[in-house]
Amino acid sequence: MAKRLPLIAGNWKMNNNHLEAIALVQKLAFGLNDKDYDNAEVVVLPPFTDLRSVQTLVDGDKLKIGYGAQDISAQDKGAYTGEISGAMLAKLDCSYVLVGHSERREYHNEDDALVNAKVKAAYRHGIVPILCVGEGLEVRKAGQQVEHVLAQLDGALKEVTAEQAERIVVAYEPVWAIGTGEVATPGDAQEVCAAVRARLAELYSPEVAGAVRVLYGGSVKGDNAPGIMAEDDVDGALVGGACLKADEFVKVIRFGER
Ligand SMILES: O=C[C@H](O)COP(=O)(O)O
Repeated sequence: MAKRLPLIAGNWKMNNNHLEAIALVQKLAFGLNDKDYDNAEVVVLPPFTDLRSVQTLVDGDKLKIGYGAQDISAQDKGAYTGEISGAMLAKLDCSYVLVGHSERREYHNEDDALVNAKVKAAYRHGIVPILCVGEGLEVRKAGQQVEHVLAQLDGALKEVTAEQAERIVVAYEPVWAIGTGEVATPGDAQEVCAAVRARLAELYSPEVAGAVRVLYGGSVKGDNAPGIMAEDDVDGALVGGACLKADEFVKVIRFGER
């Protein structure tokens, strides 16, 4: 089975205006070399208002950095004030879109049915969803993390075909580890990422499960990335705070060298 190319995705969340976006991507590109791009796919996920600037920079300077959005509407067009459609993101050449991030689930009441509709919207427009799943602290304390994450996965993948599913990226982000400095142990990450892969094998096939990249996210930094990424079923990272500084993000991207 072909080895999965690690994916290191930086979720900027609600940080950086379009001018700051250009400066950050330029600095990131300056810090990376061909070997880095051979070892990992590098993606940034800026706010919507930055996407056109990032597209222009990536195209103009022929950068090998990919980009995508942090959310997508479940609808394709119409009277949905404030929403951004998959068609609009596709027109900006977005390769990826985050779906079901825990901050969307918490602050915007996104449930599994809406997450499922957004996953399908992404596929309708040729954009790869980065599906976020993860348990809160209470669920973790009760030892129910695997059941919780698999239920989110099942809900998000309703009516998603095998052909679509083999392109998905799943990001396991324990909510208690996001932005807290409280990183999961490599063993914690491996337990859930392996369970996600096993469920994909049950829902689809071993081939689909073997193709899907499963990321870990939650307080990933340059110094803890190597240990987490050494786990068999962890194929990269979804990075928040540490991606806002180009130097630190480069360290995460170089996880294999430490
Ligand atoms: O999308 C990224 C995650 O929410 C992780 O954020 P963090 O690295 O700041 O903990």
